[in-house]
Amino acid sequence: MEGGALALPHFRSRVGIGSPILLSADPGAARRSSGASGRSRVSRVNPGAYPRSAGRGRTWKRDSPEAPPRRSGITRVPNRSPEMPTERAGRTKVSNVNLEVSHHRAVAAVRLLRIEKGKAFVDLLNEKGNSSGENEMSYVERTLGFSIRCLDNRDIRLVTVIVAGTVRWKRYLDYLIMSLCSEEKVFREMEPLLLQILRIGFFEILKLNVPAYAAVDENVRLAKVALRPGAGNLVNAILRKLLLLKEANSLPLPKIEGDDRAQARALSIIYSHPVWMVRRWIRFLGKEEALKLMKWNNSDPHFSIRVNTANGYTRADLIDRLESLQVHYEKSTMDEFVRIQEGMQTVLQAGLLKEGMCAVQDESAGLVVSVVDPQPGETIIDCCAAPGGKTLFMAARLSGQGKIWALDINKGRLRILMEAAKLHNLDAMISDIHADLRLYAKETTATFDKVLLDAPCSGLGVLSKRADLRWNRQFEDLEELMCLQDELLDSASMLVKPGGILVYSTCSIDPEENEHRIAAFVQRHPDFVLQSVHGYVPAEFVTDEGFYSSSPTKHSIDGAFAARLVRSVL
Ligand SMILES: C[S@@+](CC[C@H](N)C(=O)[O-])C[C@H]1O[C@@H](n2cnc3c(N)ncnc32)[C@H](O)[C@@H]1O
Repeated sequence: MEGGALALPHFRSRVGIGSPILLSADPGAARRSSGASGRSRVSRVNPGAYPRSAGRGRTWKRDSPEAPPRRSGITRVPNRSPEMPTERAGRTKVSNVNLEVSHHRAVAAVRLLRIEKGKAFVDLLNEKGNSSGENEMSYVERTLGFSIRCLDNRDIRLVTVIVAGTVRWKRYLDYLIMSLCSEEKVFREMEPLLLQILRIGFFEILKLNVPAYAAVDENVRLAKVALRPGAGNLVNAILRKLLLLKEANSLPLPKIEGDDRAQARALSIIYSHPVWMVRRWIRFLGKEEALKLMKWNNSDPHFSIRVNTANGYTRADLIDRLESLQVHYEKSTMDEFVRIQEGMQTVLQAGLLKEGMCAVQDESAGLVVSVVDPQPGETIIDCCAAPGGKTLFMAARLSGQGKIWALDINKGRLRILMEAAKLHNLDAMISDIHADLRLYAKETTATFDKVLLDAPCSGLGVLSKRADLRWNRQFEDLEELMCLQDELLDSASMLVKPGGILVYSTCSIDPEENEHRIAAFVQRHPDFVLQSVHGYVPAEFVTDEGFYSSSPTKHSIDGAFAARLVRSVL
Protein backbone atom coordinates (compact mmCIF):
# COMPACT_ATOMS: atom_id res chain seq x y z
CA MET A 1 0.00 0.00 0.00
CA GLU A 2 1.25 3.45 -0.77
CA GLY A 3 0.29 6.72 0.82
CA GLY A 4 1.15 6.00 4.42
CA ALA A 5 -1.12 4.79 7.15
CA LEU A 6 -4.73 4.24 6.25
CA ALA A 7 -7.28 6.56 7.72
CA LEU A 8 -10.16 4.34 8.74
CA PRO A 9 -13.23 6.53 8.76
CA HIS A 10 -16.29 5.25 10.54
CA PHE A 11 -19.61 6.04 9.02
CA ARG A 12 -22.98 5.26 10.36
CA SER A 13 -24.26 2.01 8.91
CA ARG A 14 -26.75 2.38 6.12
CA VAL A 15 -29.00 -0.23 4.64
CA GLY A 16 -26.56 -1.87 2.25
CA ILE A 17 -27.58 -2.57 -1.29
CA GLY A 18 -27.61 -6.27 -1.78
CA SER A 19 -27.77 -6.91 1.94
CA PRO A 20 -29.93 -9.87 2.95
CA ILE A 21 -33.41 -9.31 4.24
CA LEU A 22 -33.30 -10.04 7.92
CA LEU A 23 -35.59 -12.57 9.46
CA SER A 24 -37.78 -10.63 11.79
CA ALA A 25 -40.81 -12.28 13.22
CA ASP A 26 -44.11 -10.60 12.54
CA PRO A 27 -46.59 -13.14 13.82
CA GLY A 28 -49.34 -10.62 14.07
CA ALA A 29 -49.27 -9.86 10.38
CA ALA A 30 -49.40 -13.47 9.32
CA ARG A 31 -52.09 -14.27 11.83
CA ARG A 32 -54.18 -11.32 10.75
CA SER A 33 -53.78 -12.14 7.12
CA SER A 34 -54.65 -15.78 7.57
CA GLY A 35 -57.80 -14.84 9.34
CA ALA A 36 -56.76 -17.27 12.02
CA SER A 37 -56.77 -16.56 15.69
CA GLY A 38 -54.81 -19.21 17.48
CA ARG A 39 -56.62 -21.37 19.96
CA SER A 40 -60.17 -20.41 19.15
CA ARG A 41 -59.50 -21.18 15.52
CA VAL A 42 -58.24 -24.62 16.41
CA SER A 43 -61.35 -25.26 18.40
CA ARG A 44 -63.48 -24.23 15.45
CA VAL A 45 -61.60 -26.54 13.17
CA ASN A 46 -61.49 -29.72 15.07
CA PRO A 47 -64.96 -30.99 15.57
CA GLY A 48 -65.33 -31.29 11.80
CA ALA A 49 -61.86 -32.45 10.95
CA TYR A 50 -61.50 -35.03 13.67
CA PRO A 51 -64.91 -36.40 14.64
CA ARG A 52 -65.12 -38.13 17.98
CA SER A 53 -65.96 -41.37 16.23
CA ALA A 54 -62.66 -41.26 14.40
CA GLY A 55 -61.21 -43.86 16.69
CA ARG A 56 -59.54 -47.08 15.80
CA GLY A 57 -62.47 -49.00 14.37
CA ARG A 58 -63.61 -46.34 11.94
CA THR A 59 -63.43 -47.10 8.21
CA TRP A 60 -62.54 -44.19 5.99
CA LYS A 61 -63.35 -43.78 2.38
CA ARG A 62 -60.18 -44.32 0.37
CA ASP A 63 -58.53 -41.04 -0.52
CA SER A 64 -60.97 -39.15 1.60
CA PRO A 65 -59.29 -36.03 2.90
CA GLU A 66 -60.56 -36.94 6.35
CA ALA A 67 -59.03 -40.40 6.22
CA PRO A 68 -56.18 -41.04 8.63
CA PRO A 69 -53.02 -40.38 6.71
CA ARG A 70 -51.20 -43.42 5.45
CA ARG A 71 -47.53 -43.83 6.21
CA SER A 72 -45.99 -42.09 3.26
CA GLY A 73 -42.83 -40.80 4.79
CA ILE A 74 -44.72 -37.78 6.04
CA THR A 75 -43.82 -36.55 9.45
CA ARG A 76 -46.56 -35.92 11.96
CA VAL A 77 -47.14 -34.53 15.38
CA PRO A 78 -47.06 -37.51 17.72
CA ASN A 79 -49.85 -36.99 20.24
CA ARG A 80 -48.82 -33.39 20.69
CA SER A 81 -52.12 -31.64 20.62
CA PRO A 82 -53.27 -28.11 20.92
CA GLU A 83 -55.79 -27.52 23.58
CA MET A 84 -59.40 -27.22 22.76
CA PRO A 85 -61.73 -25.29 25.00
CA THR A 86 -64.98 -26.97 26.06
CA GLU A 87 -67.81 -25.61 28.14
CA ARG A 88 -68.21 -27.03 31.63
CA ALA A 89 -69.94 -25.49 34.63
CA GLY A 90 -69.97 -22.16 32.87
CA ARG A 91 -66.19 -22.08 32.57
CA THR A 92 -63.93 -22.85 29.68
CA LYS A 93 -61.91 -25.98 30.26
CA VAL A 94 -59.13 -27.20 28.08
CA SER A 95 -59.16 -30.69 26.62
CA ASN A 96 -56.82 -32.33 24.14
CA VAL A 97 -57.69 -32.92 20.52
CA ASN A 98 -55.60 -35.25 18.45
CA LEU A 99 -54.31 -32.95 15.75
CA GLU A 100 -51.97 -34.29 13.14
CA VAL A 101 -50.38 -32.26 10.44
CA SER A 102 -47.34 -32.75 8.31
CA HIS A 103 -44.57 -30.77 10.03
CA HIS A 104 -42.52 -29.91 7.03
CA ARG A 105 -45.54 -28.66 5.08
CA ALA A 106 -46.65 -26.49 7.99
CA VAL A 107 -43.19 -24.97 8.29
CA ALA A 108 -42.90 -24.59 4.50
CA ALA A 109 -46.29 -22.82 4.32
CA VAL A 110 -45.33 -20.34 7.03
CA ARG A 111 -41.89 -19.74 5.59
CA LEU A 112 -43.44 -19.09 2.19
CA LEU A 113 -45.83 -16.65 3.81
CA ARG A 114 -42.93 -14.81 5.37
CA ILE A 115 -40.91 -14.76 2.16
CA GLU A 116 -43.86 -13.23 0.35
CA LYS A 117 -44.13 -10.56 3.02
CA GLY A 118 -40.42 -9.80 2.71
CA LYS A 119 -39.61 -11.06 6.20
CA ALA A 120 -37.46 -14.00 5.19
CA PHE A 121 -35.38 -15.31 2.33
CA VAL A 122 -35.00 -18.66 0.72
CA ASP A 123 -32.13 -20.37 2.48
CA LEU A 124 -30.94 -23.22 0.32
CA LEU A 125 -28.17 -24.15 2.72
CA ASN A 126 -30.36 -24.22 5.78
CA GLU A 127 -28.56 -25.78 8.67
CA LYS A 128 -30.33 -27.10 11.72
CA GLY A 129 -29.67 -24.89 14.67
CA ASN A 130 -29.36 -21.62 12.82
CA SER A 131 -31.84 -18.83 13.28
CA SER A 132 -34.46 -20.52 11.18
CA GLY A 133 -34.47 -23.53 13.51
CA GLU A 134 -36.03 -22.92 16.88
CA ASN A 135 -37.23 -19.41 16.14
CA GLU A 136 -39.04 -20.69 13.14
CA MET A 137 -40.78 -23.39 15.14
CA SER A 138 -42.15 -20.88 17.59
CA TYR A 139 -43.09 -18.59 14.74
CA VAL A 140 -45.00 -21.42 13.09
CA GLU A 141 -46.70 -22.24 16.37
CA ARG A 142 -47.78 -18.66 16.88
CA THR A 143 -48.93 -18.25 13.30
CA LEU A 144 -50.81 -21.50 12.95
CA GLY A 145 -51.90 -21.78 16.54
CA PHE A 146 -50.69 -25.30 17.20
CA SER A 147 -47.52 -26.90 18.42
CA ILE A 148 -45.13 -28.88 16.33
CA ARG A 149 -41.96 -30.56 17.40
CA CYS A 150 -38.57 -29.63 16.02
CA LEU A 151 -37.85 -30.77 12.52
CA ASP A 152 -35.54 -33.68 11.94
CA ASN A 153 -32.91 -33.63 9.19
CA ARG A 154 -35.21 -35.19 6.65
CA ASP A 155 -37.91 -32.61 7.37
CA ILE A 156 -35.38 -29.81 6.98
CA ARG A 157 -34.43 -31.12 3.56
CA LEU A 158 -38.09 -31.35 2.56
CA VAL A 159 -38.78 -27.79 3.73
CA THR A 160 -35.84 -26.54 1.69
CA VAL A 161 -36.93 -28.42 -1.43
CA ILE A 162 -40.56 -27.34 -1.15
CA VAL A 163 -39.86 -23.71 -0.30
CA ALA A 164 -37.22 -23.20 -2.99
CA GLY A 165 -39.27 -25.00 -5.64
CA THR A 166 -42.54 -23.31 -4.79
CA VAL A 167 -40.89 -19.89 -4.90
CA ARG A 168 -39.22 -20.64 -8.24
CA TRP A 169 -42.39 -21.95 -9.84
CA LYS A 170 -44.70 -19.36 -8.29
CA ARG A 171 -45.87 -17.73 -11.51
CA TYR A 172 -46.57 -21.06 -13.20
CA LEU A 173 -48.33 -22.45 -10.12
CA ASP A 174 -50.46 -19.33 -9.69
CA TYR A 175 -51.54 -19.40 -13.31
CA LEU A 176 -52.76 -22.97 -12.86
CA ILE A 177 -54.38 -22.29 -9.48
CA MET A 178 -56.21 -19.31 -10.94
CA SER A 179 -57.33 -21.33 -13.97
CA LEU A 180 -58.77 -23.99 -11.68
CA CYS A 181 -60.63 -21.60 -9.38
CA SER A 182 -64.33 -21.17 -10.16
CA GLU A 183 -63.67 -17.48 -10.88
CA GLU A 184 -60.66 -15.18 -10.92
CA LYS A 185 -62.03 -13.31 -7.89
CA VAL A 186 -61.65 -16.47 -5.75
CA PHE A 187 -57.94 -16.50 -6.57
CA ARG A 188 -57.43 -12.75 -6.21
CA GLU A 189 -59.10 -12.63 -2.80
CA MET A 190 -57.62 -15.86 -1.46
CA GLU A 191 -56.15 -15.72 2.06
CA PRO A 192 -52.35 -15.69 1.86
CA LEU A 193 -51.90 -18.87 3.94
CA LEU A 194 -54.46 -20.75 1.86
CA LEU A 195 -52.65 -19.71 -1.31
CA GLN A 196 -49.34 -21.00 0.08
CA ILE A 197 -50.91 -24.36 0.94
CA LEU A 198 -52.34 -24.64 -2.57
CA ARG A 199 -49.01 -23.71 -4.12
CA ILE A 200 -47.32 -26.43 -2.07
CA GLY A 201 -49.92 -28.99 -3.18
CA PHE A 202 -49.55 -28.00 -6.85
CA PHE A 203 -45.76 -28.05 -6.63
CA GLU A 204 -45.76 -31.48 -5.00
CA ILE A 205 -48.10 -32.93 -7.60
CA LEU A 206 -46.59 -31.31 -10.69
CA LYS A 207 -42.89 -31.05 -9.92
CA LEU A 208 -42.09 -33.50 -7.13
CA ASN A 209 -44.43 -36.27 -8.22
CA VAL A 210 -45.52 -36.81 -4.63
CA PRO A 211 -48.20 -39.55 -4.58
CA ALA A 212 -51.60 -37.97 -5.16
CA TYR A 213 -53.16 -39.20 -1.91
CA ALA A 214 -50.35 -37.72 0.18
CA ALA A 215 -50.30 -34.36 -1.59
CA VAL A 216 -54.09 -34.04 -1.36
CA ASP A 217 -54.70 -35.46 2.11
CA GLU A 218 -51.87 -33.65 3.81
CA ASN A 219 -52.54 -30.25 2.32
CA VAL A 220 -56.27 -30.54 2.93
CA ARG A 221 -55.55 -31.45 6.54
CA LEU A 222 -53.17 -28.53 6.94
CA ALA A 223 -55.73 -26.08 5.53
CA LYS A 224 -58.43 -27.48 7.85
CA VAL A 225 -56.28 -27.33 10.95
CA ALA A 226 -54.54 -24.05 10.24
CA LEU A 227 -57.58 -22.27 8.80
CA ARG A 228 -61.01 -23.94 8.88
CA PRO A 229 -62.92 -26.87 7.33
CA GLY A 230 -64.11 -24.75 4.39
CA ALA A 231 -60.53 -23.93 3.44
CA GLY A 232 -59.71 -27.65 3.46
CA ASN A 233 -62.68 -28.34 1.20
CA LEU A 234 -61.49 -25.74 -1.30
CA VAL A 235 -57.97 -27.23 -1.31
CA ASN A 236 -59.49 -30.67 -1.79
CA ALA A 237 -61.65 -29.57 -4.74
CA ILE A 238 -58.85 -27.70 -6.53
CA LEU A 239 -56.16 -30.34 -6.01
CA ARG A 240 -58.49 -33.07 -7.26
CA LYS A 241 -59.27 -31.01 -10.37
CA LEU A 242 -55.54 -30.65 -10.92
CA LEU A 243 -54.98 -34.40 -10.61
CA LEU A 244 -57.63 -35.10 -13.26
CA LEU A 245 -56.12 -32.57 -15.66
CA LYS A 246 -52.63 -33.89 -15.04
CA GLU A 247 -53.75 -37.47 -15.70
CA ALA A 248 -55.48 -36.36 -18.91
CA ASN A 249 -52.35 -34.41 -19.88
CA SER A 250 -54.44 -31.29 -20.37
CA LEU A 251 -53.08 -28.68 -17.99
CA PRO A 252 -54.34 -25.25 -19.02
CA LEU A 253 -51.14 -23.51 -20.18
CA PRO A 254 -50.86 -20.40 -22.35
CA LYS A 255 -49.96 -20.79 -26.05
CA ILE A 256 -46.70 -19.30 -27.28
CA GLU A 257 -48.14 -17.17 -30.07
CA GLY A 258 -48.72 -13.55 -31.11
CA ASP A 259 -46.22 -10.71 -31.04
CA ASP A 260 -42.95 -10.72 -29.06
CA ARG A 261 -44.60 -9.31 -25.97
CA ALA A 262 -47.39 -11.93 -25.99
CA GLN A 263 -44.89 -14.75 -26.52
CA ALA A 264 -42.71 -13.47 -23.69
CA ARG A 265 -45.78 -13.36 -21.44
CA ALA A 266 -46.61 -16.99 -22.22
CA LEU A 267 -43.00 -18.07 -21.70
CA SER A 268 -42.86 -16.17 -18.43
CA ILE A 269 -45.72 -18.35 -17.15
CA ILE A 270 -44.47 -21.64 -18.54
CA TYR A 271 -40.93 -21.06 -17.21
CA SER A 272 -41.99 -18.99 -14.20
CA HIS A 273 -39.89 -15.84 -14.61
CA PRO A 274 -40.82 -12.14 -14.73
CA VAL A 275 -41.79 -10.97 -18.23
CA TRP A 276 -39.09 -8.30 -18.29
CA MET A 277 -36.36 -10.89 -17.73
CA VAL A 278 -37.70 -13.13 -20.48
CA ARG A 279 -37.83 -10.23 -22.94
CA ARG A 280 -34.36 -9.04 -21.98
CA TRP A 281 -32.77 -12.46 -22.35
CA ILE A 282 -34.46 -13.13 -25.68
CA ARG A 283 -33.05 -9.76 -26.84
CA PHE A 284 -29.50 -10.37 -25.57
CA LEU A 285 -29.14 -14.15 -25.83
CA GLY A 286 -31.71 -15.31 -28.40
CA LYS A 287 -34.75 -17.43 -27.67
CA GLU A 288 -33.04 -20.82 -27.49
CA GLU A 289 -30.40 -19.67 -25.00
CA ALA A 290 -33.01 -17.77 -22.96
CA LEU A 291 -35.07 -20.95 -22.59
CA LYS A 292 -31.98 -22.93 -21.55
CA LEU A 293 -31.16 -20.29 -18.96
CA MET A 294 -34.66 -20.38 -17.48
CA LYS A 295 -34.51 -24.19 -17.28
CA TRP A 296 -31.17 -23.89 -15.47
CA ASN A 297 -32.61 -21.34 -13.04
CA ASN A 298 -35.47 -23.73 -12.27
CA SER A 299 -33.24 -26.73 -11.68
CA ASP A 300 -31.68 -27.79 -8.37
CA PRO A 301 -28.65 -25.63 -7.72
CA HIS A 302 -25.14 -27.04 -7.84
CA PHE A 303 -22.86 -26.31 -4.90
CA SER A 304 -19.10 -26.32 -4.76
CA ILE A 305 -16.77 -26.10 -1.79
CA ARG A 306 -13.28 -24.67 -1.60
CA VAL A 307 -10.66 -26.18 0.69
CA ASN A 308 -9.10 -23.76 3.15
CA THR A 309 -5.37 -24.09 2.57
CA ALA A 310 -4.59 -21.43 5.20
CA ASN A 311 -5.60 -23.93 7.89
CA GLY A 312 -3.18 -26.43 6.40
CA TYR A 313 -5.73 -28.57 4.58
CA THR A 314 -5.30 -29.88 1.07
CA ARG A 315 -7.96 -30.88 -1.40
CA ALA A 316 -6.95 -34.51 -0.79
CA ASP A 317 -7.80 -34.05 2.93
CA LEU A 318 -11.18 -32.61 1.99
CA ILE A 319 -11.87 -35.46 -0.41
CA ASP A 320 -10.97 -38.01 2.30
CA ARG A 321 -13.57 -36.43 4.58
CA LEU A 322 -16.19 -36.38 1.82
CA GLU A 323 -15.54 -40.05 1.09
CA SER A 324 -15.85 -40.99 4.75
CA LEU A 325 -19.19 -39.16 4.81
CA GLN A 326 -20.25 -40.91 1.58
CA VAL A 327 -20.85 -37.59 -0.12
CA HIS A 328 -20.89 -37.75 -3.92
CA TYR A 329 -18.44 -35.28 -5.36
CA GLU A 330 -16.46 -34.41 -8.44
CA LYS A 331 -13.05 -32.71 -8.59
CA SER A 332 -13.21 -29.28 -10.15
CA THR A 333 -10.70 -28.14 -12.73
CA MET A 334 -9.82 -25.44 -10.19
CA ASP A 335 -7.27 -26.90 -7.77
CA GLU A 336 -8.91 -25.85 -4.50
CA PHE A 337 -12.50 -26.73 -5.44
CA VAL A 338 -14.73 -29.80 -5.21
CA ARG A 339 -18.20 -29.99 -6.73
CA ILE A 340 -20.82 -31.62 -4.53
CA GLN A 341 -23.09 -33.84 -6.59
CA GLU A 342 -25.19 -35.12 -3.72
CA GLY A 343 -24.98 -34.65 0.03
CA MET A 344 -24.57 -30.92 0.63
CA GLN A 345 -26.67 -31.17 3.79
CA THR A 346 -24.35 -33.94 5.03
CA VAL A 347 -21.37 -31.64 4.49
CA LEU A 348 -23.08 -28.91 6.49
CA GLN A 349 -24.18 -31.20 9.28
CA ALA A 350 -20.78 -32.87 9.57
CA GLY A 351 -19.37 -29.47 10.54
CA LEU A 352 -16.74 -29.14 7.80
CA LEU A 353 -17.55 -25.46 7.44
CA LYS A 354 -17.60 -24.78 11.17
CA GLU A 355 -14.20 -26.48 11.51
CA GLY A 356 -12.78 -24.04 8.95
CA MET A 357 -11.84 -26.89 6.63
CA CYS A 358 -13.69 -25.42 3.67
CA ALA A 359 -16.11 -22.74 2.49
CA VAL A 360 -19.10 -22.92 0.18
CA GLN A 361 -18.02 -21.05 -2.93
CA ASP A 362 -18.98 -21.31 -6.56
CA GLU A 363 -16.15 -21.69 -9.04
CA SER A 364 -17.48 -18.65 -10.87
CA ALA A 365 -16.47 -16.58 -7.80
CA GLY A 366 -13.14 -18.43 -7.55
CA LEU A 367 -12.37 -17.46 -11.14
CA VAL A 368 -12.84 -13.77 -10.27
CA VAL A 369 -10.04 -14.24 -7.73
CA SER A 370 -7.94 -15.82 -10.51
CA VAL A 371 -8.51 -12.64 -12.53
CA VAL A 372 -7.19 -10.58 -9.60
CA ASP A 373 -4.29 -13.05 -9.33
CA PRO A 374 -3.10 -12.12 -5.81
CA GLN A 375 0.66 -12.51 -5.40
CA PRO A 376 2.54 -12.88 -2.08
CA GLY A 377 3.58 -9.50 -0.69
CA GLU A 378 0.89 -7.47 -2.47
CA THR A 379 -1.50 -4.97 -0.92
CA ILE A 380 -5.09 -5.45 -2.04
CA ILE A 381 -8.31 -3.65 -1.22
CA ASP A 382 -11.59 -5.51 -1.67
CA CYS A 383 -14.02 -2.60 -2.08
CA CYS A 384 -17.35 -4.41 -1.64
CA ALA A 385 -16.03 -7.28 0.38
CA ALA A 386 -18.77 -8.68 2.56
CA PRO A 387 -19.62 -11.43 3.35
CA GLY A 388 -16.07 -12.18 2.22
CA GLY A 389 -16.01 -15.19 -0.09
CA LYS A 390 -13.50 -13.56 -2.41
CA THR A 391 -11.57 -11.79 0.37
CA LEU A 392 -10.81 -15.10 2.07
CA PHE A 393 -9.78 -16.82 -1.12
CA MET A 394 -7.52 -13.89 -2.07
CA ALA A 395 -5.96 -13.93 1.39
CA ALA A 396 -5.32 -17.68 1.12
CA ARG A 397 -3.58 -17.10 -2.22
CA LEU A 398 -1.17 -14.58 -0.62
CA SER A 399 0.48 -17.52 1.20
CA GLY A 400 1.00 -15.55 4.39
CA GLN A 401 2.68 -12.52 2.79
CA GLY A 402 0.81 -9.34 1.99
CA LYS A 403 -2.31 -7.64 3.25
CA ILE A 404 -5.96 -7.29 2.33
CA TRP A 405 -8.27 -4.46 3.35
CA ALA A 406 -11.90 -5.56 3.30
CA LEU A 407 -14.24 -2.59 2.91
CA ASP A 408 -18.01 -2.69 3.01
CA ILE A 409 -20.88 -0.40 3.84
CA ASN A 410 -22.70 -3.13 5.75
CA LYS A 411 -21.39 -3.52 9.30
CA GLY A 412 -23.21 -6.79 10.03
CA ARG A 413 -21.89 -8.45 6.92
CA LEU A 414 -18.38 -7.20 7.69
CA ARG A 415 -18.62 -8.82 11.10
CA ILE A 416 -19.48 -12.12 9.43
CA LEU A 417 -16.45 -11.66 7.17
CA MET A 418 -14.08 -11.12 10.09
CA GLU A 419 -15.49 -14.10 11.98
CA ALA A 420 -14.90 -16.25 8.92
CA ALA A 421 -11.39 -14.82 8.59
CA LYS A 422 -10.65 -15.96 12.14
CA LEU A 423 -12.07 -19.40 11.50
CA HIS A 424 -9.93 -19.68 8.38
CA ASN A 425 -6.81 -18.51 10.22
CA LEU A 426 -6.54 -15.51 7.93
CA ASP A 427 -7.46 -12.70 10.32
CA ALA A 428 -3.86 -11.50 10.62
CA MET A 429 -3.84 -10.75 6.91
CA ILE A 430 -7.19 -8.96 6.71
CA SER A 431 -8.29 -5.59 8.13
CA ASP A 432 -11.85 -4.43 7.84
CA ILE A 433 -13.02 -0.95 6.92
CA HIS A 434 -16.62 -0.06 7.55
CA ALA A 435 -17.36 2.69 5.05
CA ASP A 436 -19.19 3.83 1.96
CA LEU A 437 -16.59 3.37 -0.74
CA ARG A 438 -17.57 6.66 -2.37
CA LEU A 439 -16.75 8.64 0.77
CA TYR A 440 -13.74 6.55 1.72
CA ALA A 441 -12.08 7.04 -1.68
CA LYS A 442 -12.45 10.81 -1.37
CA GLU A 443 -10.93 10.93 2.10
CA THR A 444 -7.99 8.56 1.87
CA THR A 445 -4.66 9.10 0.20
CA ALA A 446 -3.88 5.37 0.29
CA THR A 447 -3.36 3.42 -2.92
CA PHE A 448 -3.01 -0.32 -3.45
CA ASP A 449 -1.33 -2.80 -5.79
CA LYS A 450 -4.67 -4.34 -6.63
CA VAL A 451 -8.24 -3.19 -6.19
CA LEU A 452 -11.21 -5.52 -6.49
CA LEU A 453 -14.66 -4.03 -6.97
CA ASP A 454 -17.17 -6.87 -6.71
CA ALA A 455 -20.05 -4.53 -7.29
CA PRO A 456 -23.63 -4.76 -6.04
CA CYS A 457 -25.60 -6.08 -9.01
CA SER A 458 -28.87 -7.65 -10.12
CA GLY A 459 -27.58 -11.17 -9.38
CA LEU A 460 -29.07 -12.43 -12.63
CA GLY A 461 -26.28 -15.00 -12.91
CA VAL A 462 -27.17 -16.75 -9.65
CA LEU A 463 -30.93 -17.22 -9.93
CA SER A 464 -30.75 -21.00 -9.48
CA LYS A 465 -29.30 -20.47 -6.00
CA ARG A 466 -31.31 -17.38 -5.07
CA ALA A 467 -34.81 -18.74 -5.69
CA ASP A 468 -36.62 -15.58 -4.52
CA LEU A 469 -34.39 -13.07 -6.30
CA ARG A 470 -36.20 -13.19 -9.63
CA TRP A 471 -39.38 -11.91 -7.98
CA ASN A 472 -37.61 -9.24 -5.94
CA ARG A 473 -35.78 -7.68 -8.84
CA GLN A 474 -37.62 -5.07 -10.90
CA PHE A 475 -36.54 -3.78 -14.27
CA GLU A 476 -36.23 -0.30 -12.70
CA ASP A 477 -33.60 -1.65 -10.27
CA LEU A 478 -31.19 -2.11 -13.15
CA GLU A 479 -31.01 1.59 -13.94
CA GLU A 480 -30.32 2.42 -10.30
CA LEU A 481 -27.72 -0.34 -10.00
CA MET A 482 -25.89 0.82 -13.12
CA CYS A 483 -25.57 4.35 -11.70
CA LEU A 484 -24.20 2.92 -8.46
CA GLN A 485 -21.79 0.65 -10.37
CA ASP A 486 -20.42 3.68 -12.27
CA GLU A 487 -19.99 5.67 -9.07
CA LEU A 488 -18.28 2.77 -7.30
CA LEU A 489 -16.00 2.16 -10.29
CA ASP A 490 -14.93 5.82 -10.26
CA SER A 491 -14.23 5.60 -6.53
CA ALA A 492 -12.38 2.28 -6.74
CA SER A 493 -10.18 3.63 -9.53
CA MET A 494 -8.88 6.34 -7.18
CA LEU A 495 -7.41 3.62 -4.96
CA VAL A 496 -5.25 1.98 -7.64
CA LYS A 497 -1.58 2.91 -7.51
CA PRO A 498 0.13 3.80 -10.82
CA GLY A 499 0.77 0.57 -12.70
CA GLY A 500 -1.68 -1.22 -10.40
CA ILE A 501 -4.65 -3.38 -11.29
CA LEU A 502 -8.38 -2.70 -11.00
CA VAL A 503 -10.73 -5.68 -11.30
CA TYR A 504 -14.45 -5.04 -11.72
CA SER A 505 -16.73 -8.03 -11.21
CA THR A 506 -20.42 -8.92 -10.87
CA CYS A 507 -22.52 -12.05 -10.51
CA SER A 508 -24.70 -10.81 -13.35
CA ILE A 509 -24.93 -11.97 -16.94
CA ASP A 510 -26.44 -8.71 -18.10
CA PRO A 511 -24.23 -6.81 -20.59
CA GLU A 512 -25.46 -3.48 -19.31
CA GLU A 513 -24.05 -4.24 -15.86
CA ASN A 514 -20.89 -5.74 -17.30
CA GLU A 515 -19.33 -4.87 -20.67
CA HIS A 516 -21.27 -1.59 -20.97
CA ARG A 517 -20.09 -0.36 -17.57
CA ILE A 518 -16.46 -1.01 -18.52
CA ALA A 519 -16.85 0.66 -21.93
CA ALA A 520 -18.25 3.74 -20.20
CA PHE A 521 -15.52 3.62 -17.54
CA VAL A 522 -12.57 3.58 -19.94
CA GLN A 523 -14.11 6.52 -21.78
CA ARG A 524 -14.23 8.48 -18.52
CA HIS A 525 -10.77 7.25 -17.43
CA PRO A 526 -8.27 7.16 -20.30
CA ASP A 527 -5.53 6.38 -17.74
CA PHE A 528 -6.95 2.85 -17.46
CA VAL A 529 -6.39 0.24 -20.16
CA LEU A 530 -8.24 -3.05 -20.48
CA GLN A 531 -6.01 -6.10 -20.09
CA SER A 532 -7.18 -9.47 -21.38
CA VAL A 533 -7.86 -12.09 -18.71
CA HIS A 534 -6.25 -14.64 -21.04
CA GLY A 535 -3.76 -16.66 -19.00
CA TYR A 536 -5.53 -15.89 -15.73
CA VAL A 537 -8.58 -18.11 -16.37
CA PRO A 538 -9.08 -21.06 -18.77
CA ALA A 539 -9.66 -20.02 -22.40
CA GLU A 540 -13.31 -21.14 -22.37
CA PHE A 541 -14.08 -18.26 -19.98
CA VAL A 542 -12.36 -15.53 -22.01
CA THR A 543 -14.60 -13.44 -24.27
CA ASP A 544 -13.48 -11.97 -27.60
CA GLU A 545 -13.02 -8.62 -25.87
CA GLY A 546 -10.77 -10.14 -23.18
CA PHE A 547 -13.31 -10.23 -20.32
CA TYR A 548 -13.94 -13.15 -17.97
CA SER A 549 -17.47 -14.44 -18.37
CA SER A 550 -19.02 -17.60 -16.97
CA SER A 551 -22.40 -18.81 -18.15
CA PRO A 552 -24.69 -21.25 -16.32
CA THR A 553 -25.78 -22.87 -19.58
CA LYS A 554 -22.29 -23.17 -21.10
CA HIS A 555 -20.17 -23.92 -18.04
CA SER A 556 -22.67 -25.35 -15.53
CA ILE A 557 -21.59 -22.87 -12.88
CA ASP A 558 -23.07 -19.54 -11.81
CA GLY A 559 -22.98 -16.62 -14.19
CA ALA A 560 -20.28 -14.05 -13.42
CA PHE A 561 -18.23 -11.38 -15.12
CA ALA A 562 -14.88 -9.67 -14.55
CA ALA A 563 -12.75 -7.10 -16.32
CA ARG A 564 -9.06 -6.50 -15.57
CA LEU A 565 -7.81 -2.93 -16.04
CA VAL A 566 -4.29 -1.55 -15.64
CA ARG A 567 -3.64 2.00 -14.49
CA SER A 568 -0.99 3.74 -16.52
CA VAL A 569 2.26 4.53 -14.70
CA LEU A 570 2.16 8.28 -15.47
C1 LIG B 1 -21.92 -8.53 -4.45
S1 LIG B 1 -21.81 -8.15 -2.77
C2 LIG B 1 -20.13 -8.53 -2.43
C3 LIG B 1 -19.84 -10.00 -2.28
C4 LIG B 1 -18.44 -10.26 -1.80
N1 LIG B 1 -17.45 -9.66 -2.65
C5 LIG B 1 -18.14 -11.73 -1.69
O1 LIG B 1 -17.47 -12.31 -2.56
O2 LIG B 1 -18.59 -12.35 -0.71
C6 LIG B 1 -21.82 -6.43 -2.80
C7 LIG B 1 -21.45 -5.76 -1.49
O3 LIG B 1 -21.37 -4.35 -1.75
C8 LIG B 1 -21.66 -3.68 -0.57
N2 LIG B 1 -21.91 -2.26 -0.91
C9 LIG B 1 -22.98 -1.73 -1.54
N3 LIG B 1 -22.83 -0.41 -1.68
C10 LIG B 1 -21.63 -0.09 -1.15
C11 LIG B 1 -20.91 1.12 -0.98
N4 LIG B 1 -21.41 2.29 -1.42
N5 LIG B 1 -19.71 1.09 -0.38
C12 LIG B 1 -19.20 -0.07 0.07
N6 LIG B 1 -19.86 -1.26 -0.04
C13 LIG B 1 -21.04 -1.27 -0.65
C14 LIG B 1 -22.85 -4.45 -0.02
O4 LIG B 1 -22.99 -4.22 1.35
C15 LIG B 1 -22.47 -5.89 -0.37
O5 LIG B 1 -21.89 -6.52 0.74
